[in-house]
Amino acid sequence: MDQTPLNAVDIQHLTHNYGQRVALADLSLQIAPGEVFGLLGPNGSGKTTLFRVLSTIILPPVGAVKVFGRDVATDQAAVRSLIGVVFQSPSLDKQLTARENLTHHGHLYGLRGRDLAQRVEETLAAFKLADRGRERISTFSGGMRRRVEVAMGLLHRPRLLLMDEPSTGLDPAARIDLWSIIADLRRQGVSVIVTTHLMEEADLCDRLAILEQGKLLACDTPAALKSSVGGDVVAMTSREPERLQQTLAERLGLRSQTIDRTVRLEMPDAHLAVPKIIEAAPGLVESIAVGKPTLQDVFIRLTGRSLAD
Ligand SMILES: Nc1ncnc2c1ncn2[C@@H]1O[C@H](COP(=O)(O)OP(=O)(O)OP(=O)(O)O)[C@@H](O)[C@H]1O
Repeated sequence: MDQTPLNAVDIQHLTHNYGQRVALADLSLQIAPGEVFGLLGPNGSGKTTLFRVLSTIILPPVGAVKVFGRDVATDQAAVRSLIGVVFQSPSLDKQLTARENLTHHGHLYGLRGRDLAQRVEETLAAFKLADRGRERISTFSGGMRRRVEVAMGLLHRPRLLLMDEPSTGLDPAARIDLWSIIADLRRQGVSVIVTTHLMEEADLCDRLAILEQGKLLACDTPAALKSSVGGDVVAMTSREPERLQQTLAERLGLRSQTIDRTVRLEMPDAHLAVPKIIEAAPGLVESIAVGKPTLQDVFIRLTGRSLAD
């Protein structure tokens, strides 16, 4: 008998078009149980479409997509019970209490009676909301509302949680709380797929996929992605970035690019080159910084733009 553990997600050659527009192009990737998987991509790269396919809202016309071995095209009810979704736009009813929102959500998943009531109380307690359960959502802070959203996504005990930009609108403290919830889920073996534009969040994922225009540009651990850039990254600010780029190319043979008004280049042992750069471009460099590659550098190398765009 095959003892290979099932992938949480197994996507093979998934393509999805909206009319003439390609949203996902021959995408293949696998996600393990208990893995926290980040999706990075500029606007329109296909992240939401992928969530829609995984949550069976749209069917994949081309390719095969399985969630814990269940096919999203043919086994929709099973797939829906296996996943929880936290969408970007708030889905809570503000006029209802936290407890009522959770209870309604439980009904949608066929939960009833004492079992549901018990789960709601456990979930409220797990999310440190027990003492606020009777209050209307309209009286909650943004961070607390987010916690209720995540609690709702987990009420039916899914094995895969999809979260679309869950930190949007959260202050740093609420963001830390959210990521400690994600770390708990990982320990419980729940897989999490999260989209984010924040580098510090991407760094917390076990693996990341970088998408652009529906294509998978890279998929690896944050450390491996960063080491793929190699060497150091030199970032310079200048009032005349184009002239600086031209001067570096002509005088030192260095190829650079300007992203977000910062001139940047990759090279080994960059600290040795700093004095040469400043001498070669007198008055053109306002500030210069040398650092090890970050995920931002990986993203820029692969897409030619910054993730924050
Ligand atoms: N309902 C739709 N009809 C037509 N085109 C669509 C539709 N939904 C998405 N698209 C297009 O498909 C592509 C992928 O969009 P998608 O929403 O999946 O990207 P995204 O990565 O989630 O973007 P964002 O970061 O802005 O949320 C884009 O070109 C988008 O314009």
